[in-house]
Amino acid sequence: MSSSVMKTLLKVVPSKTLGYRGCTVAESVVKGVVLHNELPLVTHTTGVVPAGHCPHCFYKQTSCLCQPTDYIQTLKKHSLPTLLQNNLLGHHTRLEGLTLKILLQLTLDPSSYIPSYQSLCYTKIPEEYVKDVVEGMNKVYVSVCGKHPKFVEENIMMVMGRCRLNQIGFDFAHDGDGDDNDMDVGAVYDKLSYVNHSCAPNAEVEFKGAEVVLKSLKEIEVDEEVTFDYLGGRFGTEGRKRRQLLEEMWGFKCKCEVCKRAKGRGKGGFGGRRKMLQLKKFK
Ligand SMILES: C[S@@+](CC[C@H](N)C(=O)[O-])C[C@H]1O[C@@H](n2cnc3c(N)ncnc32)[C@H](O)[C@@H]1O
Repeated sequence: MSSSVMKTLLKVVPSKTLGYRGCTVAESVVKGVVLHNELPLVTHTTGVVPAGHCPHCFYKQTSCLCQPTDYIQTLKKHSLPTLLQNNLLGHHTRLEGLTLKILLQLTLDPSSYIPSYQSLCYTKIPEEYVKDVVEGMNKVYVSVCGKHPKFVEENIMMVMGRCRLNQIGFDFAHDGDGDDNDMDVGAVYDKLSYVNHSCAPNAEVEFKGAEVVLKSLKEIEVDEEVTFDYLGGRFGTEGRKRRQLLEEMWGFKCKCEVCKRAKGRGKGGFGGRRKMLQLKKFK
């Protein structure tokens, strides 16, 4: 199936300092080594996939490697972005698209997808928000599958919560020229989802179509945790902005070395200043 891991040096292990689980390398590597590459479990763009391109990997259908599973065949028959746009009105973002597509995979090809999604970590989605989008998503589901969905709100919240925490966004240039016609794509990968974030990462992600490639940015020792920057290098020096975005988008307070140091400095600086003010007052 199109979700396979192609090459990996990654091992999923309990994380010593960051999240609950993380990844290390099986052997020490120098800078520039491909640690891992993988095709996505699911992808979505809110834009319209150009005619003749695969709705899963977005490559031209002539060069796409996706197997003709029931799920892929279903995607080929329907324009999901248009259906979502028409039924979710203001709510059609990548998150709803990815969520609906996972629900379709779980129905159409359950054996290949349930194990992969089951163990991904997730965040709670506000109930009011889910209520707002469930009706529209169910309408799209009925028009695609021709039957009423068995999913209840609780299932949808779990799937959406997994999607939200593990999705990663990138631009896809389907005509290869890297201009404004590039599609903004969101994707969830199986093993890549276990790699934690750092503001001073030792690896970086690149995309070849929808295939993700994780490469070392420096030497990495055996059993050292592998990290990449979830914000893709944006907001480079603006630590506070980065931490705010990580909290808003992935719901965590960053515990990487850079943020721990900044927090320490913040405390020291503030405490120090307060002490000085107090001293002045009592002089
Ligand atoms: C894509 S998952 C990474 C794998 C995850 N640690 C697990 O156990 O499944 C993202 C989640 O990992 C945790 N995480 C990743 N990087 C982190 C960091 N720098 N500081 C704290 N938590 C982090 C957060 O809970 C975040 O929502």
